[in-house]
Amino acid sequence: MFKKINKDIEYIMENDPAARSKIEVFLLYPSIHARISHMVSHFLYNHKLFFTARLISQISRFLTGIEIHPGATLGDSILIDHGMGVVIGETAEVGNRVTIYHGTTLGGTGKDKGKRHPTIKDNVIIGAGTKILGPITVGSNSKIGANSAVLKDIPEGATVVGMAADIVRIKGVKIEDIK
Ligand SMILES: CC(=O)SCCNC(=O)CCNC(=O)[C@H](O)C(C)(C)COP(=O)(O)OP(=O)(O)OC[C@H]1O[C@@H](n2cnc3c(N)ncnc32)[C@H](O)[C@@H]1OP(=O)(O)O
Ligand SMILES: N[C@@H](CO)C(=O)O
Repeated sequence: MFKKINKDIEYIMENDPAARSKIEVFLLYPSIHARISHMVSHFLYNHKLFFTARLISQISRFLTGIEIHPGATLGDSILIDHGMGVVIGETAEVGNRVTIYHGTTLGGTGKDKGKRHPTIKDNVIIGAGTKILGPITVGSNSKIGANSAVLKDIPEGATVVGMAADIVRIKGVKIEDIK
């Protein structure tokens, strides 16, 4: 656990211009506190202690504003910057060297069972307010612009922006079939 936290601190020092010292990051960054809680809750989840795992995750959410389901899998060198409003679902998988800004959801669409949350590969930046929904994959070295909504696989090295709210169905009928 200490090695993992140290990797996070080093990644944060490299990637957050606001970070002034390792001790500041350790004591004051909700990213670190949420990660420590998640490591404990994930361990309990893997040992089928689901209620206690969830309890720790909820206390951590209260303290940091970051909700990481105990079942989610997170790699090394993670920065959840500012933290508030981040929600990471049970079957989400996050790789290494990933920056997640506040207001991000790695969520389900409500339509899938089993694996229902996204997989984020390595070296990805996810902008503030982004919603990535469904069991999709965001390829490595991708950047997701702030306030984007992502519902399909993103290839490696892509920049993705936008949250166009189009009407696609009315009463279940496709718009092109109505015209
Ligand atoms: C207190 C704080 O600072 S909290 C921190 C909040 N910051 C964030 O959430 C950072 C998120 N980062 C972004 O949104 C960045 O703009 C990135 C990661 C998308 C930039 O990625 P890059 O690959 O460098 O893209 P680039 O800057 O070249 O922009 C590509 C195009 O997308 C547009 N674009 C960039 N970001 C966005 C966005 N969030 N929404 C809509 N369009 C966008 C650009 O204007 C540009 O348009 P153009 O092709 O017409 O010129
Ligand atoms: N922490 C980042 C975003 O707020 C910075 O200072 O740029």
